[in-house]
Amino acid sequence: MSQIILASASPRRRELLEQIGLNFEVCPAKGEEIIIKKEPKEVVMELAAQKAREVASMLKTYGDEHRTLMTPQDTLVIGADTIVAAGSEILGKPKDEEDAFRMLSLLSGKSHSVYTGVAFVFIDRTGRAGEHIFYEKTDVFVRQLKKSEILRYIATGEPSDKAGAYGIQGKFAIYIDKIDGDYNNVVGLPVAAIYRELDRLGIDPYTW
Ligand SMILES: Cc1cn([C@H]2C[C@H](O)[C@@H](COP(=O)(O)OP(=O)(O)OP(=O)(O)O)O2)c(=O)[nH]c1=O
Repeated sequence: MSQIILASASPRRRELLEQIGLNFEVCPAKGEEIIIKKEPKEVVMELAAQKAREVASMLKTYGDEHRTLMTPQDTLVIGADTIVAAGSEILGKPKDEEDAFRMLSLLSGKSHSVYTGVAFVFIDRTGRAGEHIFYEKTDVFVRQLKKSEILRYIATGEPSDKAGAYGIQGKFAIYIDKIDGDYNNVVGLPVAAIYRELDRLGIDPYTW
């Protein structure tokens, strides 16, 4: 017996894991995200690891009321974090509409990079843990946006819970000229890289 736990509250991440047909439980991490690193790839890998480790640490302390998260099983916890890197700026989720306007103005008429870090934390039935952390980068080319277009997009409410204040899968799609890299990575979970890395580790997530 083994189990996969997605350490995320993001509906997009859940949908992407469902899309590829994995059996998994969802248990979001609640802790504060503490950024200490500077490089985008270091930031997303660190934050993904914090989320996966937080959920993994709960496995040992959970009581009977959370039976689904009890071991003894081999457990794989998956954490992820997405940010947008535009020039020297790192953009997370906007604080408010003003912040969303600032971010979208910054992205207008140029390309930026979306980084998603992914952390696997493995715990075997004897309680031993192991980690594997990596990231994926996708370049996104945004058309020149008029002020009225940015304001109209903000009024849709889509920016609020998304890194860089936009969702490629939503109404912002009309402003994206092209991307270079994995689309799913921009949405929040690079499922091809996840499968590739598990394969490299000798793990088949469908039979594991
Ligand atoms: C750039 C971009 C980001 N996003 C989303 C993906 C992430 O959910 C979010 C970035 O925030 P994250 O902090 O990576 O994730 P989250 O808080 O939504 O979920 P959790 O920490 O529980 O896993 O932005 C899109 O949905 N579309 C996009 O085009």
